[in-house]
Amino acid sequence: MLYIIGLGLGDDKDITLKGLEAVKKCSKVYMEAYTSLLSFGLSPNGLSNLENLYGRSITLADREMVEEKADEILNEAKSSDVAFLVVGDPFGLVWGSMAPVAVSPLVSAELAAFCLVSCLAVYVATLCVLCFDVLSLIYFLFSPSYVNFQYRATTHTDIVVRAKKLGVDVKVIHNASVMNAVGVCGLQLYHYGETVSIPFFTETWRPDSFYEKIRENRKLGLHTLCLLDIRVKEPTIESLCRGKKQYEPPRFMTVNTAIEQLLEVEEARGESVYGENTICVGFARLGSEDQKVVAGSMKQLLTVDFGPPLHCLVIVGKTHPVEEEMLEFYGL
Ligand SMILES: C[S@@+](CC[C@H](N)C(=O)[O-])C[C@H]1O[C@@H](n2cnc3c(N)ncnc32)[C@H](O)[C@@H]1O
Repeated sequence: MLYIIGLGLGDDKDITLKGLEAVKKCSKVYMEAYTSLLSFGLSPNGLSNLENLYGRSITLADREMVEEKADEILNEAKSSDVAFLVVGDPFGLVWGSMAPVAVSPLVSAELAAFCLVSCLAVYVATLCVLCFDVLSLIYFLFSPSYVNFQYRATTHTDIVVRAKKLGVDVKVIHNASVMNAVGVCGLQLYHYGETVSIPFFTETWRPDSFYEKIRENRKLGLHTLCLLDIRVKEPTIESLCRGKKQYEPPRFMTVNTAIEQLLEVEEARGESVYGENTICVGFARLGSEDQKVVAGSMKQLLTVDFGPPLHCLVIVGKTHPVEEEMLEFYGL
């Protein structure tokens, strides 16, 4: 049996009794590491609290492990009880949003241009390097490890589908999710439109597809939950191109950066979907003792220090008087 167990949002004690009972009877316990490292303040070696509380040793399963070794985990679950721990609720939402993935370079104009420019520079430098570079280019074009940044949503549904195809029984044990914990600010959960994810902008990669979704939500007067990028154990582009993985230091997006990026996109698109005076609610560490919730205009929230991770943001749509009354409690 594969148990997919939600851990809740705050800390190791938010597991449900049902979840704890299931963990204790499992012979192998994996923990989804993308978000858990930051939300539970863990280091890769700092799992001992959790292991003591749950009475089991835990293997951190990062994105690579889950994607490359999912079948191994599922095969174990065929013959024994295996737990897969997930921060929040297993179906609360997708794992990390932006991921470098192995795809054909032929679909990536940006990276193809990068290769061509770098090749040209090297051609000029020396004939020897030219030979090497041609070989590299051929390798990049045809190797599956060639990298493109894609907006990807890997849901826990994938694991359930794969498990079912392999004939593995699956039991899901739910818990609190960021998707419902934002309700604390008083905005009604059934007044939300499509949730968006905001990726970290880079010099050359500034995706803004969230803009259309926010526009549609706002047309309907709906609130928009913005989930903010987390980068844990992300390989650097350079190391991926060289085929030897080196990882970026972990980082998470703050409410402030999210608002800066949102305003940059509004400035570029100019459709007045939102602006500096649009009312939003910023959240940090929901479910923890020191959670922080602040309501105010985008301009006001830019000045607030929300502290350590994780953060998310709600762009407020049309409000009911009761929602307004609650928001006042969180005003600046
Ligand atoms: C991909 S979602 C993970 C959802 C999780 N499975 C759940 O059900 O809550 C991760 C994003 O949710 C937001 N988030 C998760 N936990 C949070 C928390 N405790 N406080 C504020 N935001 C949080 C952050 O923006 C983070 O990047």
